[in-house]
Amino acid sequence: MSIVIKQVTVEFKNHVRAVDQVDLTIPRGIYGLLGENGAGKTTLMRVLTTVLTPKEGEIWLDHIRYEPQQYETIKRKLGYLPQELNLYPGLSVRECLEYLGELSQIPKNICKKRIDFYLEKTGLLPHQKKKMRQLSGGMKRRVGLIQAMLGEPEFLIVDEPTTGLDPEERVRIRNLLVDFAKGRTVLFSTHVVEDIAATCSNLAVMRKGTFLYTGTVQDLLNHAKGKIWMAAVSGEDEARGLEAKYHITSKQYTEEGMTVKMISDTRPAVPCTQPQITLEDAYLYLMAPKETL
Ligand SMILES: Nc1ncnc2c1ncn2[C@@H]1O[C@H](COP(=O)(O)OP(=O)(O)OP(=O)(O)O)[C@@H](O)[C@H]1O
Repeated sequence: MSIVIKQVTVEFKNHVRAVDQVDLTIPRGIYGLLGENGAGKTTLMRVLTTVLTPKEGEIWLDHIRYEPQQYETIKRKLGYLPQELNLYPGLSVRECLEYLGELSQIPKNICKKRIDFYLEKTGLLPHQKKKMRQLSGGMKRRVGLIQAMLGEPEFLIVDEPTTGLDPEERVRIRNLLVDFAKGRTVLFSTHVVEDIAATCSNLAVMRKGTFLYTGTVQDLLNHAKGKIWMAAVSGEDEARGLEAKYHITSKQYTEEGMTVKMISDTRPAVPCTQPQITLEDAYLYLMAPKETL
């Protein structure tokens, strides 16, 4: 149960190449898609959900090749949470989900059970009677996620599902995605490195329409081994001195002065230690211009 992407290019009418000759295999489980604004994540997801047709390249979903005559079959296997979704403002949360279930031809009794289950799992049960237009951004996002899961598809593609969620809800949604991914394939895009660290064992990092990295979280962490440094400095002046020479990723005031985290291929010329590497460190190391290291 995998998605295979070969040499896919997407070019818009204005000649922007949002995705440029990418290859990727997305295996079963939960797969993270990470990247800065405009990297091409949404465009790639729109191609995978048949909303966009690539200019070049081939894609297979469970060995079904993407071509117009297969789009209906492919869509039946997919659930999709787009980046922007405005669902029936005049309907209540429950009415909206029931209606979407009906459109997807999910039998009524099964649909009702699933709605109860996912409303509970997403913390929306107390809000089920609210009109969609009365929901906060984070609540709308969660209803959007339920609509994507309602058909219990084999493949789930979720574009920034945790945007606008408070920390508790973020954790709840991440756990729900991990549970949902058992025996399925979930592609999960985000800007938040922590989301990937908490859910995925595989990820792809996108920049300017191509992949800077594809592989395991562990290998990405290994790439940054020996490149992350911590130094205690007396204050802002000393920190600025380091900033002029090194790529600083965080500064924190302490009782004694400041602690500075740096990325550098070589040991900085100040007393420093090597902290436990986080996925954020590894991501920043990957994204850092090599001449600054
Ligand atoms: N319909 C369109 N027409 C022209 N250019 C587009 C269109 N949609 C996206 N782009 C461009 O394609 C590139 C990739 O955009 P995309 O939305 O896929 O990035 P993203 O990684 O999802 O970004 P973000 O994290 O900000 O959502 C950007 O340069 C964007 O401006």
